[in-house]
Amino acid sequence: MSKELIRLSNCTMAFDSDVVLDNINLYINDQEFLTLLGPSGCGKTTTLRIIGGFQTPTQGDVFFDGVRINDVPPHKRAINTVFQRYALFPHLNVFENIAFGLRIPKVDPETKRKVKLPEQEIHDRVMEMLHVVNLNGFEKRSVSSLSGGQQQRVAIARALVNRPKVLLLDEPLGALDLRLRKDMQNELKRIQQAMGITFIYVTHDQEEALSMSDTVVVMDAGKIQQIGTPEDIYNEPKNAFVADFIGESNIIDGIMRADGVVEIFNRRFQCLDKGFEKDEPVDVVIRPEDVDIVDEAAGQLKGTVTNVTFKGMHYDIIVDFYGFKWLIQTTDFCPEGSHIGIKIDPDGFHVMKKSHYSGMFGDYSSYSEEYDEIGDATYDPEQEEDPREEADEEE
Ligand SMILES: Nc1ncnc2c1ncn2[C@@H]1O[C@H](COP(=O)(O)OP(=O)(O)OP(=O)(O)O)[C@@H](O)[C@H]1O
Repeated sequence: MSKELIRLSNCTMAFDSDVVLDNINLYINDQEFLTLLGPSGCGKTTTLRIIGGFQTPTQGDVFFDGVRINDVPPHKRAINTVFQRYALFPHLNVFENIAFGLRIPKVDPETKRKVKLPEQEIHDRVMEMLHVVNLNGFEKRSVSSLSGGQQQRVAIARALVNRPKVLLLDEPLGALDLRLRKDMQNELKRIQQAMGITFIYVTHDQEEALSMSDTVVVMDAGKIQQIGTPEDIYNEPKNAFVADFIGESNIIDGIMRADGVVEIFNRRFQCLDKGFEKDEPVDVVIRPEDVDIVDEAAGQLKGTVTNVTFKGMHYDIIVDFYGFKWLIQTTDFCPEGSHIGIKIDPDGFHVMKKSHYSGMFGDYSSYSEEYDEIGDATYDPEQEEDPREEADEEE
């Protein structure tokens, strides 16, 4: 069974009257790779800074291994941080950059005297770290002669060399080009597994979060919107915000007519969702890859292709249905102006409580304005369970 290492309990962070983290509840297991994902300003870095001890929450508690650590300063927590700007010392070579923290004398808890690590141990630990980050043979190199990816590896080695239990990584790959970023994503995952320590990673890049993490925490406006495995977050988004932020989505106003029957564009479709009120207004999320293009006559819905973009493996096409523009991904070429039909299997519909979320890039829900007047079933993420709790209970 996975063991809880860090817990944020009802944590709020306010700067004057500005609440930037609103009653966050989150736990992180030992050896977990957990990613905080969300748009700029949603509170990811603030959450990380609270865990690292650089900020104290205005309300709430932080626990490490069951012990409250609100008042424990950063250097006394078994937690290190890697920042986007590597902050390496330009006048020191690779070896000395990594060895830097090990050369600082530490207070022996028994004798209360400051002691230095023996030179041989410093050497062995730095060489071990160089091996872990795949920089064997680089020890004498000046850090300014290294590529961005190599410098980031040195920063990671430096943060790991004093064997923290947790590494906090704040957009550590943000300064790297796309190719290097991908390589480093694989490297980070490998290093995390090799070292067997907890990584708490901050990014606004959903692809990065999905490809690296055991658990993804999606945040928006100082609140946690969903916690889950990458597969859960992608396949079962809890609300329109998560669906829109993770991958690409068509978000449509709908009405749940009965268990397994949802209505969009005044037509009823079979879906797998249940547990809604009869005639409840809902957000219906349909992923672009879940739509099949068929002859116009055979389609459940009929529309006109207004834009086609070649994407290598597939085409992105924009289809106009009754004034509502859908993104569809298909390997079939459909020329602009062609009239097509579409089919969606029941598992292609993701029905969720209405959140009145209007999309990151515009208003997705313009079709049926009258639905907004029926009730106000605003999604409340705090009522959601953390799915890892249920998994732990089952074990
Ligand atoms: N010291 C501070 N004083 C006042 N406001 C702050 C302070 N630190 C952060 N904030 C505000 O808190 C909010 C959350 O900031 P935070 O850095 O946590 O967001 P983020 O999700 O990490 O964003 P980004 O991806 O852009 O780094 C922002 O609106 C920010 O302006």
